[in-house]
Amino acid sequence: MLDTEPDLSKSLFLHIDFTSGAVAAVSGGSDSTALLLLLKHHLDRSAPATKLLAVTIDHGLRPGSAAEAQAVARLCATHAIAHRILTWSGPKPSTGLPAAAREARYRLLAEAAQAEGLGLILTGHTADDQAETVLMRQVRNDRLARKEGLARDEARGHADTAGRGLAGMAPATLYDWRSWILRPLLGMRRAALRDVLRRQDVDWADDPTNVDETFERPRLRAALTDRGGVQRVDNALALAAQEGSARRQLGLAAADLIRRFAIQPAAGLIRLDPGLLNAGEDRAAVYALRILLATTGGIAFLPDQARSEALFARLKTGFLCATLSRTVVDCRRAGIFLRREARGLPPAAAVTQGTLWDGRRRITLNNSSGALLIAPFGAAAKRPAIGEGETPPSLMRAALAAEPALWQAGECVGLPGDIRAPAVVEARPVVAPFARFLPSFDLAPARAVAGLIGAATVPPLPFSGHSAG
Ligand SMILES: Nc1ncnc2c1ncn2[C@@H]1O[C@H](COP(=O)(O)OP(=O)(O)OP(=O)(O)O)[C@@H](O)[C@H]1O
Repeated sequence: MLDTEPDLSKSLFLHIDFTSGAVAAVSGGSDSTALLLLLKHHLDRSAPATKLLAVTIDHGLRPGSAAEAQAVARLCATHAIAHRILTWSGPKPSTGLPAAAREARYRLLAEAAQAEGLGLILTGHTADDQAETVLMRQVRNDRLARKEGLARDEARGHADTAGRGLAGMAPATLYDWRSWILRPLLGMRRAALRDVLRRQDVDWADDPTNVDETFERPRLRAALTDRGGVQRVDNALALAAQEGSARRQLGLAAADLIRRFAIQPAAGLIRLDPGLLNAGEDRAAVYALRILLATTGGIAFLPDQARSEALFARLKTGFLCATLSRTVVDCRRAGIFLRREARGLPPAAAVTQGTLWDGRRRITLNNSSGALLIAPFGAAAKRPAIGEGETPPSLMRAALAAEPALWQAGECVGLPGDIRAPAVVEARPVVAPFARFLPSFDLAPARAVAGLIGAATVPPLPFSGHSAG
């Protein structure tokens, strides 16, 4: 058993609800090794019946990776912790390898959690990782500001577009709308974790790419070891905390606006009350608009901040019809309507379990689909849809035309969920920008949009005693 500071493991994990067990993501590096041993120590003392599974992903990218995974296996055996090694097989891209490896890693971790019925995934990201992330984003923002002659705040807005905000990593992120990834060590410095391991005579692996200064992160890490490094790290952590809290506040305000001003009068059609334009909360209204645009268009990223602001400003000046994020924004007397544009809809395809149709609908196959195809309702959308209030029928038809429909032998057999359609297929709406990764900062707007479009509800945060993001 790990003989550690009496309260360290308790303070790190006490607020987490481990009722449904946990996967610990352990690379064999110092941080995740410390995470594993501190967690085991905590669970042994407070909830020994908790199911804990350590998972190591062997990306197969370095000659030593298999041996490192075996070393984690041995450590786990010593501490009576269940362990599994999962291998990233299949072709590796020649560009964007780190991002692809990260994507594969989270997919494999989530599959392992799902297969074992474990509700949580814990990673060993530390305060150092957080500071490095924020500083790298700041450098990119500054570069962008110089290139485009923008003020720092404006550049920050641009960076937020790609989810690269200065809030850094969220303490909790919902993966695939089903597994919570928690980062309980975000407040801990790497040096302190290494001290814990050294005191226990526990060794760890040093990934050579972590010191390869041809990469940006190792270069920055090296720069932070000089005299001013401590202060820069502290400043970056303070900035992350401040930005994280600002982002949560913005999300709460956007969620409130969505509840007050948005309705869905027909499938695939959102109506915004023009009161949104004069609610006196432009920043939150633009954020709400960006989330709704990405959701309607089935895009994983929010549209550009500057273009969204320009669109919002134009909406204030009168009627218009514009397209952003694959979404047609139609401002009329009857309201502001959002719908998926007709261009670039997916071609007809066989219905397959679990696929994401057009980035907007999660397909569930309750039975064998026979010879069913899924394709946009398109020209078959002649019958007027039943909507709420005074929604122009032409808009409902246009929205319906971009909705998925089921086809058999060249005939449309209805929309999934429609009484005429075979009951074997469901096509549940998803909140596109958060469908893969939902940082806890954005929990409030994600919940509001899920309620609006009929997406599955967000699983509760696995923290005991409170539900704040
Ligand atoms: N190969 C892997 N297998 C399992 N989990 C991993 C793997 N690589 C990274 N992780 C998880 O993601 C976290 C952050 O990844 P990062 O690449 O910063 O870690 P690392 O430098 O490889 O190792 P460590 O964080 O343990 O020092 C790790 O702490 C760990 O929880």
